[in-house]
Amino acid sequence: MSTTQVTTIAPKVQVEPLENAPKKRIGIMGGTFNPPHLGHLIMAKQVQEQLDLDKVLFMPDNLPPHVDKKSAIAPEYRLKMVELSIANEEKFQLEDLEIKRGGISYTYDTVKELKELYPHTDFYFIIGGDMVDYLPKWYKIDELVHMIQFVSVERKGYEKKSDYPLIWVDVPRIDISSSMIRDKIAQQKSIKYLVTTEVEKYIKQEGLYHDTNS
Ligand SMILES: Nc1ncnc2c1ncn2[C@@H]1O[C@H](COP(=O)(O)OP(=O)(O)OP(=O)(O)O)[C@@H](O)[C@H]1O
Ligand SMILES: O=C(O)c1ccc[n+]([C@@H]2O[C@H](COP(=O)([O-])O)[C@@H](O)[C@H]2O)c1
Repeated sequence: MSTTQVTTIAPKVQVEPLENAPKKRIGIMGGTFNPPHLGHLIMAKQVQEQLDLDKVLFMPDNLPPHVDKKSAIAPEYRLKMVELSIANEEKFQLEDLEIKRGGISYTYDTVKELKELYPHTDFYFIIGGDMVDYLPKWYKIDELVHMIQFVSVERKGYEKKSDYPLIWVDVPRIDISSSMIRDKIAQQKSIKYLVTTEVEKYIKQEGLYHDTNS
């Protein structure tokens, strides 16, 4: 009759506590993406590389907090276009938590959720130079500036200054905007090279933005 012997092997490698490990560095590229364009992709890639970020989360908002941006097309279309735009970049990742949460997408609420999803992480929230003047009006901004690091890239027509702590990253200035693309489609002009080929095809296939009020 055989007897089973149980041997306990002491671990050879000492596991370091999490707080001693280097923190992850995650960029957040929040936007309405109505539609996403090459300006978004270029700025996110430049910031990711120059700040050595592990990845950048592309996060379409559900209802943007600006009053004048509430008429964006349905979130499902914007989510799909962002997914198509970032498919070929391994450091970019789609984050749909604002759309899943619904309601107005306040960044403060989002960052609280992200901090639970990604512990031991420093967050870098990427904004265009046009958003900088508007920062004082953001929901709970005085708390938010202690929770994340804002990073900005220059945008044509906007000054490079801020009352809040901000890292400015030099990026080739790309004068493309979602509103420019919507206008071009409404006027039946080409959007080739302003968005990715996949997004251009998707917009055609779904007949998006042809109505001048969209
Ligand atoms: N060409 C660009 N250069 C620098 N920042 C940009 C550029 N396009 C967008 N951004 C920034 O990207 C973020 C998301 O932008 P958003 O999705 O609202 O696109 P948009 O082109 O600004 O849209 P719209 O023309 O509808 O206002 C914002 O912080 C915005 O400032
Ligand atoms: O939280 C706020 O008060 C707030 C005010 C304005 C903009 N934001 C966020 O900034 C990002 C860019 O906004 P937008 O409208 O230019 O696409 C997007 O993620 C918004 O949710 C957030």
